[in-house]
Amino acid sequence: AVSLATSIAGVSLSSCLYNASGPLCTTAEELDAIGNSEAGAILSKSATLEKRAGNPEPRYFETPWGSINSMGLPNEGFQYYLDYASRAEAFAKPYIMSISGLSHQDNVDMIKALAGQKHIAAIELNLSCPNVPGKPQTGYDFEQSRALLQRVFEHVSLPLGVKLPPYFDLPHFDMMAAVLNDYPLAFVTCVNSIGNGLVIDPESESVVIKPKSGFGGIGGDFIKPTALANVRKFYTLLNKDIAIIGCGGVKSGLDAFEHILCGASAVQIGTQFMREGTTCFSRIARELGEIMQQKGYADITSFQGKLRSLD
Ligand SMILES: O=C1NC(=O)NC(C(=O)O)N1
Repeated sequence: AVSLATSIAGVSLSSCLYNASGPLCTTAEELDAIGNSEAGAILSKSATLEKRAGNPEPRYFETPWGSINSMGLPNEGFQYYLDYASRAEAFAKPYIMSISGLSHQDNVDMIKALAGQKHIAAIELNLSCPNVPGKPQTGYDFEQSRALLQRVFEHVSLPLGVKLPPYFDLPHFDMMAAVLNDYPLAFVTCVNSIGNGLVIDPESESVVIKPKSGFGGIGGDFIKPTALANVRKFYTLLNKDIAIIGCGGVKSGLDAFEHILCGASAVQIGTQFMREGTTCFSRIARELGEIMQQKGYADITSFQGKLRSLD
């Protein structure tokens, strides 16, 4: 038998597959459904300090190859996801809270409030929401990222990782890695959506989502090569005690296998989860297990990060 178990900063996941923050994880009912599924953890929608309605609809659109979204961080507010933590205990799997404060102070205030919360396994600090009009992505500003992490690590007591945007220019990987390596991060999640893509409907000659003149974050098949590159590059650049969580273009066991081969310790599923629902976790876990069986890998560490180069 093969094992998909993994652990991130001492947080044990029965399966290395779980949901990406965003799709179908905003309400307690949605979080319960993830708890009742084969997902190895429950990750909440990014919380802001106060409840937010988010951007006007339509703000999500599926295409044959993936998705475009400009949700604008709609969420029930920080306290709701903190209160949910005790309910998550029933599922015997880690509950991870995503936070995306609208200011550094909001992030610090939320992190202070999380101090000592025993039902919360870890925090995923979102540095990469591309859809709050007027708000640049912190992850693309290396000085702001350093300034925020400096303040965060003065107060955080739980394992904390960051959700990164995709990078494309190699020096940017080095610059962000130089920031991240200065802090005792538990993990980095690579990647958030590719920001500000545009999907149009040639029949109606219109954009397909309302906010931001139709611009939104791109997810799904198209972003897998970018996601794999980010996983691989940060796997090679970051301190070995910072785990890499892969996210982007995962809709099969083979996609998950590729992320782990690039160095991921665990893999998140977003667009495909939105499409398929919670069966995606058991299906992808089964497919990954079959691939590992065929290749003779007993567990994740047998092939994690072992991508071959051609030289
Ligand atoms: O971090 C985020 N990434 C996205 O692609 N969309 C959401 C959002 O807009 O709320 N946030």
